[in-house]
Amino acid sequence: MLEHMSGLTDTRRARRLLRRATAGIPERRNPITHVADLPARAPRFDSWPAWAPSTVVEAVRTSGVERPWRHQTEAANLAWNGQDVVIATGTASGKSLCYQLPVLSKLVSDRKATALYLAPTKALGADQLRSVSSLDLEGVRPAAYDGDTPMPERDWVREHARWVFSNPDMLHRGVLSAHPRWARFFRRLSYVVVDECHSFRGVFGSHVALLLRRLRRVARHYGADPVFVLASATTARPAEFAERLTGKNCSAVTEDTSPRGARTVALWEPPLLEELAGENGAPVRRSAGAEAARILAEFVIEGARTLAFVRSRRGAELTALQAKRILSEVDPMLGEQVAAYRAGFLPEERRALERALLSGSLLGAATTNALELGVDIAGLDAVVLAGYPGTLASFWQQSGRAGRAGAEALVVFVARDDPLDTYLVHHPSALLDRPVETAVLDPANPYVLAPQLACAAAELPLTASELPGFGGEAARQVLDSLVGDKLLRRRASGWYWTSRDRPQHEVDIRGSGGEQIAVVEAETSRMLGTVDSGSACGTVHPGAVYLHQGSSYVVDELDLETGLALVHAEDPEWSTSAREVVDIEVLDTGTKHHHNGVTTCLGEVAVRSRVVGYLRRLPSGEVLDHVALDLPEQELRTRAVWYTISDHLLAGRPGGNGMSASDDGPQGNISRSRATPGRSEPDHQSRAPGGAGLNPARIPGALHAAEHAAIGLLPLFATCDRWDIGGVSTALHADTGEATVFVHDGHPGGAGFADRGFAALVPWLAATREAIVSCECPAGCPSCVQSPKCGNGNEPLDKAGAVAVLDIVLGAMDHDATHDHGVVQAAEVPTASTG
Ligand SMILES: Nc1ncnc2c1ncn2[C@@H]1O[C@H](COP(=O)(O)OP(=O)(O)OP(=O)(O)O)[C@@H](O)[C@H]1O
Repeated sequence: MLEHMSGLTDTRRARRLLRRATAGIPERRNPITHVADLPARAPRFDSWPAWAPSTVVEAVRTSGVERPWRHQTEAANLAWNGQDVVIATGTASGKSLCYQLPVLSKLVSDRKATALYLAPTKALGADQLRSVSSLDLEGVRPAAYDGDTPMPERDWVREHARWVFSNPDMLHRGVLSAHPRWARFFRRLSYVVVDECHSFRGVFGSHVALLLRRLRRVARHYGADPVFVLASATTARPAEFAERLTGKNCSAVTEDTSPRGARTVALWEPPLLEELAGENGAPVRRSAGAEAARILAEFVIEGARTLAFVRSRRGAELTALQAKRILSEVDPMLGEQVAAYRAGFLPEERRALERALLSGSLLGAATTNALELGVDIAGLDAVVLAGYPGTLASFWQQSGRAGRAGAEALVVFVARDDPLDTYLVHHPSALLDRPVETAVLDPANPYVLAPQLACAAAELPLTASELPGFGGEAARQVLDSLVGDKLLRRRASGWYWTSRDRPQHEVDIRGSGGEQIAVVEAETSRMLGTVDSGSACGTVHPGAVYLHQGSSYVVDELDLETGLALVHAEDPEWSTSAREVVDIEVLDTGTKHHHNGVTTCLGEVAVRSRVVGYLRRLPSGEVLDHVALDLPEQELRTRAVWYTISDHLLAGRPGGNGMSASDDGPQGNISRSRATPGRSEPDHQSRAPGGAGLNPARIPGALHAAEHAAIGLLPLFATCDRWDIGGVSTALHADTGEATVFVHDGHPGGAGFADRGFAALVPWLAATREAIVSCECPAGCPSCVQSPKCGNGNEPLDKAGAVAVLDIVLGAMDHDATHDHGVVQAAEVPTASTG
């Protein structure tokens, strides 16, 4: 099969694949919105550093690396010379060698030195351990210390291992909490490696940042000051991020000198289906998973080795299954050439699959995004991404699996039914020309700081001189409240933990800080997993379909009192999505900007929500029914960004923006624009602030639609997932006294997303408007203003009204910028009433 393609020139190969995928589709329904060619890059080599012992160099050479690339020696030299360093280069650019070289050299030349490796997932840690163990260097004694390490082995690791492969969870619960037992290890701790550090973001990232500060102070206690080596996908400002994560000044190595094959990237928007109706009769697009299955099958027929990334485990399995079905109809043997590749596979199974894909004995696989970190596959002929993976870092990480040196490869990005995906396929430069985003984390979040400081004090009493490392004044305030709660005691020498119990066991660094609900299979009493109590009503309510490692369960009972959700194994053909009613209260308006009838704010809010039912939806998007539920109210205190609009602006006559929403129906003046490369950002700059011309009946739908689309687009500016944030809109809010649209963080205390949105308000809202205008549907669909998690069943929604609202806000802000109105801080204006 592979020979099919080998005789062709490189460019023809990718183009031919693309033609194959679109064969038979009439031109007016052509799903391809953009094609870009990314050039190849030749490698630049260096010689082995003189400081590296010959045994280490020989072992690495025997493993297949003849000479290092330049960025590898640059990073290794910095680390060897004691400089903390972050390597932020592309997929498969040999980041492992950057840290292996200095760490192994140290362990070989100083027989007492130790090192720690941390990865976000156990699977990745296991892969790296295997790679180091296979070098078989005498005396290095690498070993895993994670949740899977058997008890008897744990003693051995503590006493003898010199390079410990672990993860933040284990460092938190199993190592720092019992540091005296690790005294030998800490005393000579020379290096800490933090792999795939860009994935430490949001609340989890904030926890890890404080955990690394705890690690450093415990190491200091034993007289060690380890050098940090961080590996990251390409991100913007990696040094700044690494410093926020570690609290240390890090040098960044960003120039990638590894070779790369040329790549063609095609953006693909599935067509609207005429025969199906979704929520409230909205049109439905063919699902990205189904489209990916078809593309995968076509590529396999062409003999191209292809990996399809799909958002969910179930989706990955469905995509593989669908591709198999299509292929079996062509030739039963071809069906065997495709497999699903998912979390839960044993490492050996994954290795076998990876080898089969690389050798071409297997041609296609569908996998979840979750596996993107542990995949050791590069040089494929094609990659299909079904849905935007959430960050540009992930987008490039996944597309980077395609392309060997000297051979062109194809990447196809298939948009899901979602405003962000819609925006991206119509604005290729937002995907292809933008610098990769910096991960967002906020170590000053009091909801993270409080449990972390309690853990730190339990490990070693905290002294005043250590506070700057934990955020200074913010830390002092949190410590005062911990003292007030009698969890800590203040003495002249510092803050002391008062209890005999270890706080580490109560602190979940992956959750949002609250209680956890255990998901248990009733028949076997097997615990499948946990969910945050804050999100339990939305994810494990009675009747919810719950997915665990590729298997499907249905929830029978949710008991919030005892923290239990009971489930049974069942694989229905529908998925479920909760419906809730939400109310929001302004607690504190931190920052407030006035712009001529529009006010933009950032501050603290209380979000009260109650799940009232759920929708059952088929994979096609078709809605089966709505089932009512009666569950208690939940409260979330968090950060939000919001804007308010005065009545006269909403109802007044439109300004000269050419996008007015007429009163004669929601269709208004929406037109769809097919983006062309290099198309500039929307020209809201030219708009004068006029009125939206909305009659009062349309205002709730207009605000609601603008809110949904804004939530969909925030991930482009705040490195979050749409599910990490929420929103509320209302034509008259009790606290602001005006029509208001809120977008809030989904975690207690916030994770920095609302703050990011506020900082990027104009480009964010401009992109939101563009996403709505780009969608060809007449009156709103999931690609623009419908939301998969809307508490109100996506009612009311007014697509044209949303554009009018956004024009008003952007126009006012822009007008304000050119007319220099001042910024009013909260202290100068009365804060909103909380009554
Ligand atoms: N100097 C080199 N010359 C040739 N091959 C190399 C060199 N350095 C590393 N490699 C190979 O490149 C592949 C990718 O290396 P590695 O897994 O370290 O990359 P990475 O940057 O960590 O990738 P990812 O983006 O997946 O995290 C491995 O198979 C490795 O053996």
